[in-house]
Amino acid sequence: MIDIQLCRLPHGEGLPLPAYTTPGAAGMDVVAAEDIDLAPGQRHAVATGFRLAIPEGYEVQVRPRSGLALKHGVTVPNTPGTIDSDYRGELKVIMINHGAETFPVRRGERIAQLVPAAVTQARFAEVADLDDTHRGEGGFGSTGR
Ligand SMILES: O=c1ccn([C@H]2C[C@H](O)[C@@H](COP(=O)(O)OP(=O)(O)OP(=O)(O)O)O2)c(=O)[nH]1
Ligand SMILES: [Mg+2]
Repeated sequence: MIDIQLCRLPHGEGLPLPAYTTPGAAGMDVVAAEDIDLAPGQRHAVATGFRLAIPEGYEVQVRPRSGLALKHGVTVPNTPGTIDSDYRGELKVIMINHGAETFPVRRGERIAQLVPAAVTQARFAEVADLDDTHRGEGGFGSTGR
């Protein structure tokens, strides 16, 4: 369990903070801070009404809710969305409607889930060649269907 500072924006007043719905949940459900009717094919960066200061060494991933995806074709096209530890703007949830019907996003309704995760930063060490392996350059289905 880590602590993440959260700062509400004026349009986020009165909304529940992201929260685990069950004790073993991996994701904290996050609610919309605005109303938007998503037409078929439309996408929108939905306001959440808060900003975060994520501790260095962590990120927050934004993931879709499977119920919205299955029942309405509404999902997060950039999943998992990346919230950087140095980002101080409003957290937004990019949503897209792949369904056939207009989907009403309503303020206060759960639209996605947030998963905090540890991040390992790396640096690339450029070399002239790489070691041989069993797989070699095979990929993209090289082992069969
Ligand atoms: O679903 C998302 C994804 C990103 N962001 C914010 C936080 C993140 O730290 C920042 C940048 O995201 P990303 O690196 O994925 O986008 P980019 O297209 O590379 O933009 P930038 O050039 O600002 O890094 O935008 C969100 O609010 N929601
Ligand atoms: Mg970026």
